[in-house]
Amino acid sequence: MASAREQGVELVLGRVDDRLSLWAPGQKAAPLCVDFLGGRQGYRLAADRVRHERLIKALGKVVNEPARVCDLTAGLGRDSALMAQAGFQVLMVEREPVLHALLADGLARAAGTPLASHLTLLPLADARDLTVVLEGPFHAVFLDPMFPPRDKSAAVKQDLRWLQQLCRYPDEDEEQALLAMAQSLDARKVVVKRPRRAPPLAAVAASHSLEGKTVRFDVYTSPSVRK
Ligand SMILES: C[S@@+](CC[C@H](N)C(=O)[O-])C[C@H]1O[C@@H](n2cnc3c(N)ncnc32)[C@H](O)[C@@H]1O
Repeated sequence: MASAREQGVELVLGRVDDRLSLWAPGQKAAPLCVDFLGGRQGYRLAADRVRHERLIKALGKVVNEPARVCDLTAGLGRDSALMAQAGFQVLMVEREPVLHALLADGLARAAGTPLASHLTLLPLADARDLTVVLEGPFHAVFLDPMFPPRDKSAAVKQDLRWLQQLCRYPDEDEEQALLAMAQSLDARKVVVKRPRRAPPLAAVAASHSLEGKTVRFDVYTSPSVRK
């Protein structure tokens, strides 16, 4: 039988060391899986480090509402894990079936840990269809939609390259719909992760931003968002 590569299959989903993983046949890059318990992201999750993460600072303090966050673009669950480790109950939404399967597998392997008890993955769905399902109140809604790299020649990290193969970039209408949906939920704020120099999501200016070396967190507190 011809290999996946010979058949023109660019990425393969399968089990490696009992982890659901994604890899490119014939390439040296290590298979990609969701590992909530360690892996490359492990050190960022250390309890004393996580509060220094810009994302956690952008979420700010919880006042009276429950410490719940809704991550509408869960991807590989890395930002969700940071928020969970910071003490938030995180509801994850993902629409891409391969990424959803990787997340579900990562969560199953982490079952019984304090981190996993803070993470809930909703069934595969497009966030824009979930207004009725996502009942607040939430402290925040988090968005990290795909954004095309500015410099096409720049060395993009392997994980991101595979993500780019699986997920499409949102057009302006989709960006608008996603932001509007996020702002319609019962939450104190909407936090949007963007590359540092990218325009704001759907060209809507944020209330304020927290800038890092490569990424920026735009925070929206609008009249439609609960004060
Ligand atoms: C840049 S990745 C997010 C990475 C994520 N923050 C992490 O830490 O791994 C964007 C993800 O959002 C998902 N996505 C984009 N629009 C969506 C929508 N309307 N509903 C659900 N998922 C969506 C994409 O499928 C993709 O997995």
